[in-house]
Amino acid sequence: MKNTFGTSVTVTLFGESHGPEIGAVVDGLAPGLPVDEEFIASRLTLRRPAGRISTARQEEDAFRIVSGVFEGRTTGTPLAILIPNRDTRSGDYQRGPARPGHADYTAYTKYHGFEDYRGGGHFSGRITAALVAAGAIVIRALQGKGILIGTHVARCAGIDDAPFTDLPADLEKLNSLPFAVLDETKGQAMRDAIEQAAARGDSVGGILETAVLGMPAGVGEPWFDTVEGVLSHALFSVPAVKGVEFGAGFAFADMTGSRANDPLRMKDSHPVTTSNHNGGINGGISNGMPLLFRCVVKPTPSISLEQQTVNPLTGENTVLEIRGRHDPAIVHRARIVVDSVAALALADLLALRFGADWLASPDD
Ligand SMILES: Cc1cc2nc3c(=O)[nH]c(=O)nc-3n(C[C@H](O)[C@H](O)[C@H](O)COP(=O)(O)O)c2cc1C
Ligand SMILES: C=C(O[C@@H]1CC(C(=O)O)=C[C@@H](OP(=O)(O)O)[C@H]1O)C(=O)O
Repeated sequence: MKNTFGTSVTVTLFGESHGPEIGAVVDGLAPGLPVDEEFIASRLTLRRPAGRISTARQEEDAFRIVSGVFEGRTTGTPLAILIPNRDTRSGDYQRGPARPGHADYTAYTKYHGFEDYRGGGHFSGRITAALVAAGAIVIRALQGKGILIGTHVARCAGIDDAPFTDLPADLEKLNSLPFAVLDETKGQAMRDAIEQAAARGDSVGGILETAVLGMPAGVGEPWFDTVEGVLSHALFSVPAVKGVEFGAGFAFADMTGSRANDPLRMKDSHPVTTSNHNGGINGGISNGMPLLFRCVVKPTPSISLEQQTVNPLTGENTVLEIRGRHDPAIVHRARIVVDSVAALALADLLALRFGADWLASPDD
């Protein structure tokens, strides 16, 4: 029953949606990494719900770092971040009827009724605030090594955003936007569709597309700890992520080899590829081109329409009408979480390849 990810750089999550605090412990970080609390706060702001397209729960996310940082830099010992929960309304929840699509029934079977069911408990999207705070420290460190990460809402409620065309400028733009789209007219249409779904008591899903620039070639292990494998492991820990694809992904099914292969050419004494259908990874190892991947995020399970379910306590069928505060879409909030878990996973792979201290070392 563990809640820890990683081999060299690890992250452990703890807390429940309506408990006093949530948090993360990051271990294995290089000593000497700058810890910029303003940057952490700005990343938490990008995750925080805002407006009618998100849950009405309002949290300040007044985080505290209680271990592993001294005079603004990591010490190399476990770094612990705490974030208080304040705006809890536990009366919205009752032990019993399982919300379809949420983890209520599976949590009950695993924890035998001892689970904290309020607000989704340990399975709540709320816990991702701790992942974002932890990820912010690593994202800053990766930036110091020239590695940039950014994600856009590539699709929401059937509306497509424009594709990446101008990297790295696209990433810089996305990382400052509260609703991360490349084409703002599409963004407005997505927000309208989310509001319309909410008005119907329903919810919508979408797709997130991420690019990682500056990833050195030669990172990853050939069989089990492939870049795809380690990244997917991290990405599937984000609640509501139900699929991950790299490069052309499932579109490979309809391509020919001559189209799917990425031709290699020399540029400034380095091999590069002139297309990137393989998403910057061959044989599980980074090839130095941008890492490209997409995650599908399902519609929020807690909807206010009437639903059929069971009450595991009584073994009876029942009908459920969920009252309370919920995100009518998750995809726009999850993008910052995806960046954060990707950064943690890549920091782990980089530490395995170059040693834990590499992230804090001056550029070669
Ligand atoms: C940022 C974020 C916010 C979320 N908000 C909600 C929410 O308001 N209501 C809800 O039912 N699920 C929400 N979820 C999704 C549930 O946590 C998730 O569906 C549930 O834990 C079951 O996990 P699964 O969908 O991966 O199977 C959210 C997820 C994330 C990442
Ligand atoms: C608080 C957040 O989202 C929560 C995620 C969530 C769930 O079931 O995942 C249920 C709701 O909790 P509550 O009923 O306490 O308002 C959301 O508000 C957040 O993401 O910050």
